[in-house]
Amino acid sequence: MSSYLITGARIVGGEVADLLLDNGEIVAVGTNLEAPAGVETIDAKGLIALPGLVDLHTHLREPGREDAETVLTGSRAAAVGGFTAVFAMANTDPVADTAGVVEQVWRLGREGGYADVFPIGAVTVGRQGSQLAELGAMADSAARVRVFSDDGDCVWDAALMRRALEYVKAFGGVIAQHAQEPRLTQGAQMNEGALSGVLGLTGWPSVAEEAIIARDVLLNAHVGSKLHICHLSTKGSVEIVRAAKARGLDVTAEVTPHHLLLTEDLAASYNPVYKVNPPLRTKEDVEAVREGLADGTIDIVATDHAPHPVEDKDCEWSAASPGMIGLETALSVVQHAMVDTKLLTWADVADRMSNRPAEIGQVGDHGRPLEAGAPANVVLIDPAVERTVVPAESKSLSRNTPFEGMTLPGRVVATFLRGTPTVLDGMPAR
Ligand SMILES: NC(=O)N[C@@H](CC(=O)O)C(=O)O
Ligand SMILES: [Zn+2]
Ligand SMILES: [Zn+2]
Repeated sequence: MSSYLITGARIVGGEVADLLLDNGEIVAVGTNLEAPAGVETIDAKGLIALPGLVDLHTHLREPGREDAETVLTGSRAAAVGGFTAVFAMANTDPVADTAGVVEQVWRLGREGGYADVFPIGAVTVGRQGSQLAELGAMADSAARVRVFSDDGDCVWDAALMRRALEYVKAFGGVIAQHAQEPRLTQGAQMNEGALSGVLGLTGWPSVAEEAIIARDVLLNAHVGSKLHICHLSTKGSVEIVRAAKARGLDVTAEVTPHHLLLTEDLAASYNPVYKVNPPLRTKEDVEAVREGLADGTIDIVATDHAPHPVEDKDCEWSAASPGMIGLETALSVVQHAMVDTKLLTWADVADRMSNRPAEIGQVGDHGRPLEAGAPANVVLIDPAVERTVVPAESKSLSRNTPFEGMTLPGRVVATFLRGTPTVLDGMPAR
């Protein structure tokens, strides 16, 4: 294993210091550190060092849709985006609802070596919403699953949701809900409002998200378990979670980069690259989720990286699959929407994109402060450069980025996973 001396980085955006990485750990942080023999030096003047990013919500598509993404390609894209850990959603084919499937995904991540891949287990068998999956067996497996979700679909049955929340208490697991009331969103295509009427696309009303979040907050209060809200997107949802936290309830929430930046007007192009669940909302909603992320109501940013091959996107809006890729642009979007607007500091970004997601996902080797003794999961970013998003440059197998052509700030220069570079000079290191 190689050793690295990173010199002159601004640690989490603050003081300038050197970092010595050896044997998979950060062995020293300080000024004017000497490079022992055989250590490679990386000049990080002007760069910011953050703890390796952690994505609690990624779709890697393997097994089943290896034409859209694989564990290897998705985790490579994650590394390029500055991530050292990703949580892989369960809506694969077969569904990740048994110990066997989650162990397979976990092992593929280890073999790839680009990021630690932590599988999320399905809540219900086949994500069909009728019978609890083997949550305990997945928790006890080599993959040590702690996060469970039927993402892609809502656990809409209140009795089943209650049972799931109760069941995971035994091992401190968390249920991550895709909050979408199915009856209120039948055939839904975009945010419900004046614009959906004009465009003639069936509306996906805010209340369909908020009604489930409110219900689940109450269920969780009753049961005393852990609830996490996936891709929260409306002003009303922020208010419900804020009230829940004020009551001291164990509820956490995430927002995606696209919901922090993009609005429903993009649907007027009828370009399905802007079709996503939950849909892009209004300017007022974007302001509310930014504020919620800034004041801690929303705990984390999670990408909901949802790769789709051209044939599933290059079609009429209503026939297209919902979802957008986001691993490689997440940090730039957050810099643009939250840091450059002074809503978050870089230390806050480390909290929302590394420390807190690692805590919610219960993976202790990630999201640690950059201190001696911590695992050497580190990302170096250059906040001063700008780049234009070019889909063909993506390391994902899919190209469905909604940020095509946009000029965004910041670039990931290097990523280290347990001291081994996964990215150098902005490119995969292997
Ligand atoms: N977000 C999406 O629009 N799509 C996701 C599923 C999901 O996150 O709900 C997908 O798997 O493609
Ligand atoms: Zn979802
Ligand atoms: Zn998702």
